[in-house]
Amino acid sequence: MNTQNDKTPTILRKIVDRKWQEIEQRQRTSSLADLKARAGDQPGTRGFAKALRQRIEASKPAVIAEIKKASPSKGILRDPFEPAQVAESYEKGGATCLSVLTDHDFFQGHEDFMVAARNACSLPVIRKDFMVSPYQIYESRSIGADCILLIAACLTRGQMQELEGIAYETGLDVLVEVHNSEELDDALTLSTPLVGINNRDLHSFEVSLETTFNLHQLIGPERLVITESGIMTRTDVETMTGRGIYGFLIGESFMRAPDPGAKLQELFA
Ligand SMILES: O=P(O)(O)OC[C@@H](O)[C@@H](O)c1c[nH]c2ccccc12
Repeated sequence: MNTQNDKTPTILRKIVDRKWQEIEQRQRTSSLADLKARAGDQPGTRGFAKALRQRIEASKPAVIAEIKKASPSKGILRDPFEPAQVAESYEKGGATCLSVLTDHDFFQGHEDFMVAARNACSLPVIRKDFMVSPYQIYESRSIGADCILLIAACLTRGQMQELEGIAYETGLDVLVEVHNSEELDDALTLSTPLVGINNRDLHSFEVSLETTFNLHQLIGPERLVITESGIMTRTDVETMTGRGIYGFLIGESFMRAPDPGAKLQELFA
């Protein structure tokens, strides 16, 4: 099976092709059966969606603070890079959840970064990676993730439904990410309450906060909207909350700050 389809943007195509190779390699060391067993042995999750819901429904900003060493569009964001220290700093600064990039080749992430960050705090954590196969869902649960990301731009509606089903079976929450109204149509066929609107265009890497304003209007009150990417200033935050958007996923502006948690406090004070 291959996830490629006409709507897959170029950089995503490269990443997704690489993911399938990675999964094939990993299967030689850990079989699907192994991962399922390990996933089943994990204690309960920390409740990613629940933590966000408590704040968003009270009209309080809920920040998913991201731990990301580098990105394909910006290069290295933080050096030295200490995931555990950053996690502690985020928790002190009032983050609701963490997001940790685990993709090796394009974001210089690692599974170990997620494990280290999660062990250093008590916050729920999303494994930020490009999910294309059930294998990765079991793997995520087996390494202790609380939530996984499904990116509508690289999955068909059917694939998203299948992966969401497996995530739920294993106890994981799901954040579905969209960038336009077609993707949103697909995303809204899922049961998850967590809908992320990515302000970054995955073709051009251009960021426009208008993406959130436009798509937000098409989403019912039963969902929890998270605005993702390009939130840099207090004005950005206030513009969002002024429009009733209380869920945030922020990486770069925190990662470039000497003290990421202090930067979070500054943006949300
Ligand atoms: O660093 P920023 O601009 O604050 O963005 C964070 C997050 O939204 C971004 O890293 C992201 C959103 N969706 C993704 C999918 C894969 C990798 C990364 C992402």
